[in-house]
Amino acid sequence: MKRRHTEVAAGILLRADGQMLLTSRPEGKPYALYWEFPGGKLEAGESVEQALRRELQEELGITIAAAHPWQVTEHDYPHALVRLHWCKVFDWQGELQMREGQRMAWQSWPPTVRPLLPGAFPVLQMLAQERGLPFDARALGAEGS
Ligand SMILES: Nc1nc2c([nH]c(=O)n2[C@H]2C[C@H](O)[C@@H](COP(=O)(O)OP(=O)(O)OP(=O)(O)O)O2)c(=O)[nH]1
Repeated sequence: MKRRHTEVAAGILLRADGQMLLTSRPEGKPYALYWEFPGGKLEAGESVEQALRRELQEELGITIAAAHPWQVTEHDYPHALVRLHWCKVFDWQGELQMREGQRMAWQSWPPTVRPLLPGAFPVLQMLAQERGLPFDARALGAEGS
């Protein structure tokens, strides 16, 4: 039987200086403590933007302005086949609060936090490409590269 996709909204929060926000996954979830872009699964009837707005409010305590849809990628994990809807976010209101006990890090290129969630590698590559920067998956800790 064909596996169904789990739809996920993920936010690339970008500061004016170009740094991007990465957060660590809370304990108790698959890939706990891995670093990722903040976001989460769409709930029934939600659009990507609505899900992202809800997740970033729940997880980070911020209210985002526009979410700019940017890329869609997929990753096949043992626990789920996920489709990641990546949105860039340039504006938000409120102070960042790690409401689920995550860690946060503003990162320039290349990101230095480890380990990085495998499903984030394709979009990291796209971000590097967009900036005209070299992308070395092995240096970022990608397995099998
Ligand atoms: N947020 C986020 N999820 C990612 C990234 N890369 C990646 O493969 N994923 C995957 C991991 C998970 O299988 C899925 C996100 O689901 P999740 O479990 O974090 O979502 P959620 O917050 O809605 O969790 P829950 O309601 O089930 O507790 O997407 C990423 O960079 N950010």
